[in-house]
Amino acid sequence: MTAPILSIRNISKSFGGIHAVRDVSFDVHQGEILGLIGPNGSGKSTLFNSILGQLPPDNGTVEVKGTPVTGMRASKLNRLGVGRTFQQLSVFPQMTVLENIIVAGQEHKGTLTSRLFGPPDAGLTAAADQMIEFFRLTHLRDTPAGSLSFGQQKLVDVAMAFMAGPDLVLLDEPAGGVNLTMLAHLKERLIAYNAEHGTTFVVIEHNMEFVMSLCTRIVVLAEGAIIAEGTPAEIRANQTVIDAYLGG
Ligand SMILES: Nc1ncnc2c1ncn2[C@@H]1O[C@H](COP(=O)(O)OP(=O)(O)OP(=O)(O)O)[C@@H](O)[C@H]1O
Repeated sequence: MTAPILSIRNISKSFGGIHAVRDVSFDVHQGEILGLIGPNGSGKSTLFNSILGQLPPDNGTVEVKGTPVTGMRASKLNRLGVGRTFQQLSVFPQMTVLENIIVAGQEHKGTLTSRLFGPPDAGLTAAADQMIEFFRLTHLRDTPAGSLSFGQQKLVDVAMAFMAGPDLVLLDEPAGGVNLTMLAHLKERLIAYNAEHGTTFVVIEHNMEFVMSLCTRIVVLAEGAIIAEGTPAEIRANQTVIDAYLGG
C-alpha cells in the first residue's frame, strides 16, 4: 500500500498555558478532499501552521509521501509538491489576473525581483492562460486583480496556488466572504480539478454547506483534539459534534 500523502502523528502545540492542539494524528490519502472543521478556537489554524512549518509543533511529526517534513519551511515544502492558500487574499491588486498567475508560476524559479520584472516565458503564459480558462476567468484575464469582486479574487488566489502543480493543497477558509453564486462555482471547479489531476485537498472551513458537499471525509477538532472523523453524512449525525458546536 502506498504511503499517505500526508501523515500527522501526535502533533501538540501550546501557547503558554493554552493547549491549542493536543496530540492530533490523522492520515490523508492521495486524491482525498479532507475537511478540517471545528468551533472557533478549536485549533484548526494552529494545526495548519504546524503542518506547514510556520509554527513548529512542540511534539509530533509530519510526513509528506513518507518524507519527514516537521518544521520544514514553506519554500522547501513547495518543492515537495505542497501548496497552500491563506484566509487573506494574496493577489497583487495592481497587477492583472494573468500577471498574478504568471508570478505564481514563476515562484519556484528565481528571486522576487526576477519574478516581478523578468520576462515571462511563453510556456508559463500558456499555462497561466489554461488555468484562467479552467477557472472561467478568461473575460477578466487583463483586468487588474484589485478591481475584481472578492469571490473572483479568491478564484485567482486558488488558481495561483495551483500554478506550481502541487500534489497536496491546504486551503484555509476558501469560502470566507464569498457570495453564494461564486461559492457554487468555486466548489464545482475544486471538485473538477481534483477529478482531473488527482490533487489532494485539506480544507479548513466554517461554511458547513460548502464543506459537507465538497469533502469526501471530515476531521472535527474541539478544544485542540479530534472528536470525530468520518464521511460528511456520519459527521452531520454525530451527537458529539453537534454538542461541540452548540456548546461553542
Ligand atoms: N499566537 C498565539 N498566541 C497565543 N494563543 C494563540 C495563538 N494562536 C492561537 N492561539 C490560541 O490557540 C487556540 C486555537 O486557536 P486557532 O486559531 O488555532 O483556532 P481555530 O480553530 O483556527 O479558530 P478560528 O476558527 O476562530 O479561526 C485559541 O484558544 C487561540 O486563542
